[in-house]
Amino acid sequence: MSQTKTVLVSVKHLFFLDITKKLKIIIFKFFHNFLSCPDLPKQNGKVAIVTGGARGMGYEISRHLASLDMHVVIAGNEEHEGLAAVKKIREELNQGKGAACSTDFVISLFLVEFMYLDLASLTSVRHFVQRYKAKGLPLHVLVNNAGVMLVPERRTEDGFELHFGLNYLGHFLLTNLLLDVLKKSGKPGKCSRIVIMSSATHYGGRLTLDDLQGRMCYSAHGAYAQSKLALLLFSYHLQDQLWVRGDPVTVNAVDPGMVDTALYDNLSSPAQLAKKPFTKLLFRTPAEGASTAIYAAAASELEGIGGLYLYNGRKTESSALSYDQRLQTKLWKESCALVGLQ
Ligand SMILES: NC(=O)c1ccc[n+]([C@@H]2O[C@H](COP(=O)([O-])OP(=O)(O)OC[C@H]3O[C@@H](n4cnc5c(N)ncnc54)[C@H](O)[C@@H]3O)[C@@H](O)[C@H]2O)c1
Repeated sequence: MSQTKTVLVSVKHLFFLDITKKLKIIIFKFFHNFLSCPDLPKQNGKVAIVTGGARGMGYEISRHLASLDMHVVIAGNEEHEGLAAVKKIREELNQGKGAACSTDFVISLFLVEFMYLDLASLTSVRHFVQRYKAKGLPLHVLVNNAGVMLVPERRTEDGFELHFGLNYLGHFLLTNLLLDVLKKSGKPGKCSRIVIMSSATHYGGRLTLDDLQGRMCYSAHGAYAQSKLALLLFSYHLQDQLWVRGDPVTVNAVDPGMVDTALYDNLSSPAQLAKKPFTKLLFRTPAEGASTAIYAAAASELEGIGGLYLYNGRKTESSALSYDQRLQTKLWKESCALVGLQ
């Protein structure tokens, strides 16, 4: 009797495993159909900054761009992690090239570097830009990737709500201060590119202009969604301004999908437990999640194309609110005032 039971249990187990496998294939085939980048052209002589490039998707973006021979600056607030990421990427690149040729070795040593940047501090953003400009490097790609999610109510050094201050305002100032270098580095037919990491959570986002800092009613989820909506409003408005002036810079926003990274560390313990069994099935790996941002940064077919919201490597509609030009202008003006830009 017990033997029959055991056999039945293992058959059931096998059957279940099989279904899980099949399900995974179906889900990945139909919904996750942009899990790896197509072949991208080499980017010799180009320079990229990737914020939060030390781990998660930022690391994968940095690694991939460096493998295309781009000089990559990982900009982040965790120096130890940043330097470790630089070392890992350099080792991988040198191994890939076999370090057979001594000049290859020397070039790849300089392909990736770390620079300190705390996006939760406007002073740090200004210092970063000063140090970057002092290097005299051009800038062809800026990937605004860094972010935090679901952090309990907290303020940045300058007193802004953390999600709004770090995810959005820090990147708003960084981008504006780097615009002159981006414009100078691009030319018609070879535009510089700004890639902005948004999220599907923006669809539920509201922008309360009277209470951007969430002082009246705070919700960590609402604050994250607001910051990702603000990034979209910013990216569309910036692209319009650049086009009006004929500047050779494009701006595209990206939704990477659900990706298994440290971003979820602030989930409550029950939510972490509930997420665990579905992670492998429903979440992308950081490399898979990074693929649309890498595509936006380097694909030839996106040359000169901006103002898009990309998901799974394709143009998608973002929320109706994100296209509201009056709201975009109001947010832009308010943001300039908040960060002290003319
Ligand atoms: N993981 C997902 O499911 C998902 C979904 C949609 C959008 N995103 C967005 O993708 C981006 C990358 O997130 P991830 O999932 O790789 O998470 P992650 O936590 O692995 O990476 C976040 C990065 O931001 C950096 N960062 C945090 N605070 C910073 C600060 N003050 N100054 C500078 N850098 C700072 C971290 O050091 C880290 O490198 C984020 O903007 C996130 O909102 C993620």
